[in-house]
Amino acid sequence: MKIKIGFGVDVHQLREGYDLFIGGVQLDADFGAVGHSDADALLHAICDAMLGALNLRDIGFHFSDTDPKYKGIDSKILLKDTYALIKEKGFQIGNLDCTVILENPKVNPHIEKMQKVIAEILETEVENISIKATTHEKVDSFGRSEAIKCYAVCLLEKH
Ligand SMILES: Nc1ccn([C@@H]2O[C@H](COP(=O)(O)O)[C@@H](O)[C@H]2O)c(=O)n1
Ligand SMILES: C[C@@]1(CO)OP(=O)(O)OP(=O)(O)OC[C@H]1O
Repeated sequence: MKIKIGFGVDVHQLREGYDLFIGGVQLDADFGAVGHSDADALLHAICDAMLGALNLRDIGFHFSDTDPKYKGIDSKILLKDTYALIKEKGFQIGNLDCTVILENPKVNPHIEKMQKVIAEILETEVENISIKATTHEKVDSFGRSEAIKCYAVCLLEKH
């Protein structure tokens, strides 16, 4: 078996008047994430981790943030398309480990739903999708809820 590891990180500004999508799930908040797509920082970090594992550049290389085709796009579609590139190379998901940095709202109540959504798209078991959350202890822009940051590490396997 061949294994490959990848790492991804993504940041989006938070602002009133936008929706907040994390891991393919919409959270209730009086602010949301700003982006060319639906600005789902967790799904973007996961895409980058998967692409990085196979040295396939990054999400912006495949889905340009200046292309009108991707304006407001549901990032679940980008995750599905990224997974197709990985499958094309003969790989499947070993496991993912992710961390969401967000001052509020709480992510924990939504993690099971996020795991289900992501596992279904990536054709893997929910046990292979780890999602954790932490605040930024009120420190800097993340601590002032001005931005969200997500990290993802991904192991890919080829049997
Ligand atoms: N947006 C968030 C942030 C944190 N959590 C959960 O709360 C725990 C405590 O947060 P700390 O920043 O003090 O580590 C954390 O371990 C998470 O379980 C959350 O659900 N949503
Ligand atoms: C997702 C894309 C494309 O719509 O745009 P954004 O939503 O701005 O997200 P980002 O992570 O900044 O860049 C990646 C782009 O491919």
